Amino acid sequence: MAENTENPPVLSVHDLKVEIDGRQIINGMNFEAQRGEILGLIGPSGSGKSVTMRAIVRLLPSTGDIRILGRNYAELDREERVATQKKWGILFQQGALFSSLSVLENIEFPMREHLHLSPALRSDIARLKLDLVGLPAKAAQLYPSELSGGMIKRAALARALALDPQILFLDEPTAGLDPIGAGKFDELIVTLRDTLDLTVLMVTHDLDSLATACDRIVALANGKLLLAGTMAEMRASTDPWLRDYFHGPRAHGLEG
Ligand SMILES: Nc1ncnc2c1ncn2[C@@H]1O[C@H](COP(=O)(O)OP(=O)(O)OP(=O)(O)O)[C@@H](O)[C@H]1O
Repeated sequence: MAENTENPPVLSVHDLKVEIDGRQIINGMNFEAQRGEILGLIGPSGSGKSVTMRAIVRLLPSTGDIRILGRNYAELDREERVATQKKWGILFQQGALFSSLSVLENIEFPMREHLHLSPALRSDIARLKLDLVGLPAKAAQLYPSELSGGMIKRAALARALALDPQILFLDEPTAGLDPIGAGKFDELIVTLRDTLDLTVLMVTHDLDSLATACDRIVALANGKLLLAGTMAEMRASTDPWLRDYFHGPRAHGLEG
């Protein structure tokens, strides 16, 4: 792989392979994300989009070359790995908030783990994150069970931003939201990217998100890269799955 050491991609994945219970889920996946890009990761259901994301953030064992900000994670020592982990924030499917913690405590959680801050400062920063994602101050004391689906996503996003990451990993961020809520969430992601200089990898099935929020799209099929490119390039592809996906009945809003 050609390397641009002065301005490396924020994320590069080369020949990623993931095997689970003897089954090869990912079998040589390649893609890159440049700084400031919002990258959509698509593929058939069960094709391994979430597995790819989980492998990148080392929640699943894998082989291949994964570089974060130009550094190969496998070659980092323990201290450097912890430092790298602080550079990414993750929003899991369904938010994955801790149900026994308030929203504020959820946002404070990564700070407790990684930073030595006074409780007052930690709380102040968590409240700033709450504001950043458009949640009202009074949401701080609520518990996940008291939140709407859209509020859960925003609270989980605030937690993902707790350590001021450079890369955001979002797993189906708009799933389960109504179209208006989903559209607002996409707008929020774009605004955060613009204001916080984030690079975003977003697993999604949402064609509107792909059209409005994503700069480029990476399509995964059969454990490998099918195509990486812009929406226009995806729509021009003659691959049968991509053709169905981008020109099927649900894609009518994208025509023209
Ligand atoms: N922890 C696990 N144990 C066993 N199999 C797993 C595990 N995680 C994922 N898989 C399998 O890996 C494959 C890919 O799963 P993954 O969740 O990455 O798909 P996906 O592309 O994100 O699908 P969807 O769009 O439906 O969310 C599936 O067959 C799934 O059953």
